[in-house]
Amino acid sequence: MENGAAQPVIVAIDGPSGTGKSSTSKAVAAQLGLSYLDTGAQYRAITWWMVNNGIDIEDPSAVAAVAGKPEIVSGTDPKGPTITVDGVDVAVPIREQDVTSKVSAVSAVPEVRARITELQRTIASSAGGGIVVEGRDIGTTVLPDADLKIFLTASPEARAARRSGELKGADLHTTREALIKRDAADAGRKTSPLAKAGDAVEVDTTDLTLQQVIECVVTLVEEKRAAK
Ligand SMILES: Nc1ncnc2c1ncn2[C@@H]1O[C@H](COP(=O)(O)OP(=O)(O)O)[C@@H](O)[C@H]1O
Ligand SMILES: Nc1ccn([C@@H]2O[C@H](COP(=O)(O)OP(=O)(O)O)[C@@H](O)[C@H]2O)c(=O)n1
Repeated sequence: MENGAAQPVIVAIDGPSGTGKSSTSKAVAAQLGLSYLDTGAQYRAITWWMVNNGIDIEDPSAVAAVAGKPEIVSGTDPKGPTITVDGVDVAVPIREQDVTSKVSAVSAVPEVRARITELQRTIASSAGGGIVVEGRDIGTTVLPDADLKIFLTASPEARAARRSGELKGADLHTTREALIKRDAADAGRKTSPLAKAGDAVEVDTTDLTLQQVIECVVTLVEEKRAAK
């Protein structure tokens, strides 16, 4: 690294639900002074808009026809990320069960993915100091030239336990089944499915604390920055 200045770096973090993508990405970005983009929140936001506007999400052509309508804006400060749809703060309603159960169907529609992918690339290219972008297809499709790609994994049991902890006492078995179903839909769709990029570093977080995962990723980013 020349002159000791931190180099802008683009980091892609992908993986299934509950592997720690959001918590890790936010903490790494905050620690290293990078921007942060939660692409799952964008797919949840467009799903929320579809539900609110009475679109039949089981009909891909109905979803495709209106995919360009909602204006989705993501705030990329890792210490306070925001998400709005047509100016409405949707940070809370996009986490509700109804949206969670419908998001895989909406995000499988190619017109939705094209729209959101373009938005993600614009955000990443305008993040001057670098950015951590987390999702399912960031390393494979959205940012194939990212400086560093991480693929987080964890056992379904560990992921379900983490999620039901968040959902305050939600039944572990039901949470596990819902999570496995969503992963299968995300990994099985035709357009940019959930997948590990060939050049991604895989980190199994099953037996690691969140702090250990954060430290591991920070070290990998610093190595990449130093080599730039
Ligand atoms: N390594 C870990 N060990 C224990 N809990 C974790 C770990 N990583 C994340 N968590 C917790 O699991 C939950 C899901 O993490 P999150 O970052 O939202 O995952 P993802 O974005 O991959 O769905 C959060 O409550 C988070 O604090
Ligand atoms: N890059 C991405 C990110 C999310 N998604 C979709 O958005 C959904 C919600 O993503 P999320 O990251 O909020 O999911 P959680 O694992 O945090 O619950 C996923 O289940 C996918 O259907 C996607 O298709 N591509």
